[in-house]
Amino acid sequence: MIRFENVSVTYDGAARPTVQDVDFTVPEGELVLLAGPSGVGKSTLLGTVSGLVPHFTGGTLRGRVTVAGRDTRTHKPRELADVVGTVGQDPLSHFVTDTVEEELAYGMESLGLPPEVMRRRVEETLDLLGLAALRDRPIATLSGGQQQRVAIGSVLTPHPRVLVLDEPTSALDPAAAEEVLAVLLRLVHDLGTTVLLAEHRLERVLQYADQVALLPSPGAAPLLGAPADVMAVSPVFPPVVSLGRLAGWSPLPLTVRDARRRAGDLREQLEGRTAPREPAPPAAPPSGLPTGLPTGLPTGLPVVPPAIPSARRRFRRPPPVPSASVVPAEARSLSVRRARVQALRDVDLTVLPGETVALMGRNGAGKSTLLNTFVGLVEPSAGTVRTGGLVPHRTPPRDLVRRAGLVPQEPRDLLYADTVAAECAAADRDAGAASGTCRDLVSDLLPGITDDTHPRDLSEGQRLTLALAVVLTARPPLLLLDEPTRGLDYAAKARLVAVLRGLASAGHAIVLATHDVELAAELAHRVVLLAEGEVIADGPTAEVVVSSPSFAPQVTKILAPQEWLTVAQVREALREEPQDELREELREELREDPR
Ligand SMILES: Nc1ncnc2c1ncn2[C@@H]1O[C@H](COP(=O)(O)OP(=O)(O)OP(=O)(O)O)[C@@H](O)[C@H]1O
Ligand SMILES: Nc1ncnc2c1ncn2[C@@H]1O[C@H](COP(=O)(O)OP(=O)(O)OP(=O)(O)O)[C@@H](O)[C@H]1O
Repeated sequence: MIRFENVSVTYDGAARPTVQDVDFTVPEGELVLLAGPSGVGKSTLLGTVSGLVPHFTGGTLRGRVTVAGRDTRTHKPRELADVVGTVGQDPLSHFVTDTVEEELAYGMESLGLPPEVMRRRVEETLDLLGLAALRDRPIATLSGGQQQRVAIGSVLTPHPRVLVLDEPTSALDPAAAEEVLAVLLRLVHDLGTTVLLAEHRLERVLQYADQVALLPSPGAAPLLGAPADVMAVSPVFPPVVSLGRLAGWSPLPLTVRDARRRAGDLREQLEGRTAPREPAPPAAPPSGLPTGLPTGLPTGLPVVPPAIPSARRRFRRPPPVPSASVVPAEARSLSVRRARVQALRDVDLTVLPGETVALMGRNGAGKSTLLNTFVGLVEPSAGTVRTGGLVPHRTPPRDLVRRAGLVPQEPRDLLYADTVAAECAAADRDAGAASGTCRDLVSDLLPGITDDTHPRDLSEGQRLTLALAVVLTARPPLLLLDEPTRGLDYAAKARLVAVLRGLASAGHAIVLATHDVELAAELAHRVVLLAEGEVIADGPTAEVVVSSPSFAPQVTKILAPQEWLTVAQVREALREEPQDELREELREELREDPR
């Protein structure tokens, strides 16, 4: 149904092709997963199917891409619209109307479908994607995940024969992601729809793919095959595969269920061993303590240097290490109304220096709203909020940036220069950091981003990396990250985790709003769960996620009832002798030599 014939794409001004030697077919009625590291060319390849590359992006396409027999170079994107439905990485750029219902109907209107068919399909899609309650809402007022669902819904309603989806679950909560994938699977199985889908969170999609097309590195030819075969050699793989590789399981398991069946021996080996923990987070402050006054806490602020060596050494003046006496973030009985929506209700939250908190919860639960209140972008309708002891919405931005930095859900909002180099130079200047600090951070997090690229032309993961580096350069006492792993491959995520752990060890407070359960498991000391604007759980990560089928990471599900969160913990524990065995050996030795 989709045929790539010796395809290569070279963007204008680029020294070499971004993708080349692409030659494979996606058969009708199959779901093919396009995988590969950040910036390797996945979106570029998807763009050649919808015709956006090169019609809108510029550059040169060699070879031939055909969809249902139509050559995408000689057919404009609108001439392909009746066969191909496309959802890009940025839903906002995709919308053409104002409200949810209009957007769902738009594609069908352009194809001239009869009104009664349109009505029926809009209602069906509202139900399928859980959008009924939002049908009259202006799209601009929706949360990130709600917008992503509308974008997906709007390409489903015309019933295209081919769907091309770029990270379609990146902003979705775990349950919503499963729902969307179930809908896609139904279309593939029942209607013979062909789906080509790029995704970084392989743990979410691998089990649904008929085949995986792997782009292993920039410019390298893709490898197409059965998911387990490709995963055996892939540089990107989900935790279930990582655990399978560690345990030497063959064939590699792709699902939690497969892995659980194989995990008996591993569970036995792990029996009696305990998960090595990160340094304990700071203790809670005494209640009733006024914000901004010395607390005497946290008692055990670790003094480990942060894991951004090259960047850190080159600061001209000492970085603004937060004073342990100021609470970086505090909300008391905080409520926020946004138009007619009660986005937060009676939220109490204190984040201490050195603490990493993951805000989790369904799409629309209020996570971004809470982050935004800490930088004064949204004002409370009741209750109080303090950032480093200041009232954020009454503090001039130049003072607030010394207390807190936010990487927004849409990283583009933070970038305004026209090259990566200029953006980094401005970040160094604004933060008073040594020249090169931001650029080193960019390279440390995600190698391969070139200085002269326009931020607009960066891949999703590259753009997020740049925004993260800009904020991390300022090293604010409070770091607020809204969905900080969209577009990032596993290696880039691991490097981000190392940088953030380093900052937390140096006393920075970090709050991340995320749907990435694997990230929360790796990084967070504490998880705060929001539902409909209220805090419904707040506790140590292991306690909150282990008991939740939605928020438990893969390793937890595989090894339950033992309480492991990450492959790294398991690897570490397997290296250690279990306490019982050690004791037994000691006893043996004592028996042999009683002196
Ligand atoms: N319009 C453009 N002009 C110039 N270069 C571009 C353009 N679009 C993408 N690129 C470059 O092409 C490379 C591949 O980008 P692409 O978005 O296809 O990667 P990706 O695999 O989808 O990345 P991610 O996983 O981060 O979404 C990147 O280095 C990017 O900077
Ligand atoms: N400008 C606005 N006007 C009206 N309602 C809004 C506005 N912005 C957000 N909302 C609503 O407030 C609620 C909370 O939104 P928020 O963006 O904080 O959710 P979230 O938990 O970050 O969601 P997601 O996981 O999808 O990013 C949602 O119901 C959303 O539709």
